[in-house]
Amino acid sequence: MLTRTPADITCRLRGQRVEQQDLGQQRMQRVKVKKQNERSVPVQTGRQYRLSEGEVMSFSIAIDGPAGAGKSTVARCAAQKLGFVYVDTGAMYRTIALYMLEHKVDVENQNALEKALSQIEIGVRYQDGMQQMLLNGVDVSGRIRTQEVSDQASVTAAKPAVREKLLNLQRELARHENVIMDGRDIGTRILPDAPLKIFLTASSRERARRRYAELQQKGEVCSLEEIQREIEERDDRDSHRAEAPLRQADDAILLDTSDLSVEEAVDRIVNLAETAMRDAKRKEGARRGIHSPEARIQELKNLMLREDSPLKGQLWVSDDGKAAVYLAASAGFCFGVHRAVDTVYDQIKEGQTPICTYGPIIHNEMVVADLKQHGVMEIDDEVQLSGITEGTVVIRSHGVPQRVYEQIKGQGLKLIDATCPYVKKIHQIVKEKSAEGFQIVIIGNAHHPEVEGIMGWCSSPAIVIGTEEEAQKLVESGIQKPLCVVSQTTFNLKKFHKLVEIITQLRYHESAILNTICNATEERQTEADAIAHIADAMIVIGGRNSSNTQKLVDICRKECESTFFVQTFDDLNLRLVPSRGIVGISAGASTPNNIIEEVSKQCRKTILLNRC
Ligand SMILES: Nc1ncnc2c1ncn2[C@@H]1O[C@H](COP(=O)(O)OP(=O)(O)OP(=O)(O)O)[C@@H](O)[C@H]1O
Ligand SMILES: Nc1ccn([C@H]2C[C@H](O)[C@@H](COP(=O)(O)O)O2)c(=O)n1
Ligand code: SF4
Repeated sequence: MLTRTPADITCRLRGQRVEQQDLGQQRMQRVKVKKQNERSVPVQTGRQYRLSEGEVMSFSIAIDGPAGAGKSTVARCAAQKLGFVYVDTGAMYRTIALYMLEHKVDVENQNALEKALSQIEIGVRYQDGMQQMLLNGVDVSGRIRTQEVSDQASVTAAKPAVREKLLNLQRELARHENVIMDGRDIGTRILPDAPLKIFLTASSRERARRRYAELQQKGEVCSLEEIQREIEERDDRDSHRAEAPLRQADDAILLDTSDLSVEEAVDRIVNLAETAMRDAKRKEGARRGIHSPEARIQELKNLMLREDSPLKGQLWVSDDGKAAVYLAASAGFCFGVHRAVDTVYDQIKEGQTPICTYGPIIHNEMVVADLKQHGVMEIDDEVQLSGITEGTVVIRSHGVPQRVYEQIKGQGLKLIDATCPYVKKIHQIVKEKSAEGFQIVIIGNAHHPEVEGIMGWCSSPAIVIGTEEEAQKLVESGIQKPLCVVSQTTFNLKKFHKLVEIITQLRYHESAILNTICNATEERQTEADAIAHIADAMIVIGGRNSSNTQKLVDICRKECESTFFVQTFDDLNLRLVPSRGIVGISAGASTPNNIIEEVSKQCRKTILLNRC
């Protein structure tokens, strides 16, 4: 749980001394670090991560990566969303570099460097969430953003004395605040124990394009090639210096923003942070013994009140407060499935006959059986399709290979395309990228119809990987072509990140990594993950063949051992469901509402009302 205060904070560092002011409340809280190793007195700024009422702990997120990857932009927005303090450590190195430039200090001369450092007081001030840099009391936030300072900063930052000077200030900030700190060595050196580390990157071309656009906006004349060359030189200096080189920490998550919008990158980070905070909180809760059902139900209520919580469902609590049922808001038909099912029923209403669907319209036996009763036939493959001579063929939300469209049209049949737009977008991507010479890699299940459909839009054979071993094999194959990686829309988000991390050992700068997991899936998985985290039992409802439901089950099982996978209420043995604590309910994208409602109603009746 986060708390937000409007407090602005100022930290100054001179020699070994750090001060912290809470300007928002017009009072000073000082932390004096007289000697390097002396511990500071913690300050309460109200920004710590709240465990439960009265219990707080700070939480740090380390973001490292090369210049122009989007670290500061994305970290600032994510910090705002999470209510964290954003710490831009690059600005601190830039401030020192500015001093060296303005005072013409030869930084290669150790004596001159140390003398200059002793004359520098670095101040960090936060106003309205923006970090401002003070150099000997003067605000230099604007002056540190020139190309000259950028170049000097990467030289100055390589000096051990400079890094040593900033180390304390950076660690002090993280000790007292929930921070998102970005730089080059945050995950590897400054905050090696940060519970969430992200290595944010993008191709050097894309980073150069971003800088170019920035400079053009400022009216500065520049060449894209020149900027790219400078960026690559800085990358080289930052990653090859002896002192704290830029490197992805072993436990950092790689996030390539080349093909992401700022909003998408921010959302990913916020989601990762939510999950990591829950993990930290659970571990801490277990350590402190928050075990009673009442405490956990109260905890769930608190979580649901949070504006940015993924837990947007309904909660019913028994009169004695010891049992609760939570129904996920994201349970049931997604937009794509709704659209596909409605499309078929519309065709029935219009009196179209005969109607066929290419494959079952959704992976749910009850829905398919109902459509069959209305005379809708199912075609399983291209051979069966070739036997159809008249009527309408509805392409289901999973999509089909391009050649199936041609076959339907070639046979003179009416084609109704209910492919989900999210899937259609992947078809376009792989079509374009494979034509450009990229090797398409699909993260997903090779035998799932959606993946088979995507493969059928590539102009050269795609590689499908679904496990860490398969990702590793791909890396070992030493494939030379640039990769374009997409995912099945319903793939497990965490697993996707894991596989991307492995694949990108190959040549991440030349790859296009596109997380094409759809929003509906991401929301459903995030909510299921969050509720399973706190629940005593989880019930996941969905068709036996539904891969997105199966993934939900996997996600829930990781968090909650007592996870039950049921098709309908008849499959559920309520005697196995605990009568105290929290029971969570989620359902796959192809589960009709009436089935979810039945399970939810029966659970409430048995668990909440029949309690003795
Ligand atoms: N995901 C993104 N998509 C598009 N543009 C982005 C994205 N992220 C950042 N940008 C743009 O790229 C530019 C550089 O981003 P930013 O300054 O945040 O990078 P940085 O990693 O902090 O770089 P540096 O380390 O040099 O300070 C900004 O103009 C920003 O708006
Ligand atoms: N933790 C850090 C932060 C930055 N640097 C270096 C790398 C850059 O060359 C320079 C300026 O950083 P930017 O504002 O571009 O992020 O400072 C570093 O070495 N360690
Ligand atoms: S799960 Fe996502 S991609 Fe699949 S049909 Fe639903 S909205 Fe479309």
